[in-house]
Amino acid sequence: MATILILVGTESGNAQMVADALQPVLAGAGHAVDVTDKAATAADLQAHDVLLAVCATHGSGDIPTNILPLVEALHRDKPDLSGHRYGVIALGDMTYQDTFCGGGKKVDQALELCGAKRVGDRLEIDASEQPLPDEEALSWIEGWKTQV
Ligand SMILES: Cc1cc2nc3c(=O)[nH]c(=O)nc-3n(C[C@H](O)[C@H](O)[C@H](O)COP(=O)(O)O)c2cc1C
Repeated sequence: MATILILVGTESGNAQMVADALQPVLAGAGHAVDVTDKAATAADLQAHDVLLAVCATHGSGDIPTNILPLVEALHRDKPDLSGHRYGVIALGDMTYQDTFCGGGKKVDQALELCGAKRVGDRLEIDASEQPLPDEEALSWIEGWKTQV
């Protein structure tokens, strides 16, 4: 059993909806799961074994403002997360082309910078093709949850 912190980066609620759908699935697999859309601190991250970032993209490939302080702190302070595993679900829209899923990609890079090890491939959900991001995430989590 792992202690999992789901980090939500959202402006308009889709990423929160995905996180809320995944929480009971991971809990049902025996993990202790917290979900936060607040600016988590390095101490919050250290208190969990596994991190799952569920992050939208806004502006032009930008990180949602609610999770920006965490990502800035990871770059600035580089807390040692080498004992941590993580996954990333990036929400975006292919009509933005060059900046597709930029927010989730940036969170992925920041966690890797701190030494955390990603489990599985990043899931990138395209809102122009997939109006129900929670359904795609629920399918992806079936494989991910067996690896953490
Ligand atoms: C103003 C605005 C800018 C956006 N910019 C991007 C972008 O640069 N790249 C991208 O892949 N998606 C972009 N998106 C799409 C969102 O990431 C996508 O709709 C996502 O599902 C929103 O999630 P949220 O409701 O959790 O904020 C943008 C959406 C809006 C409304």
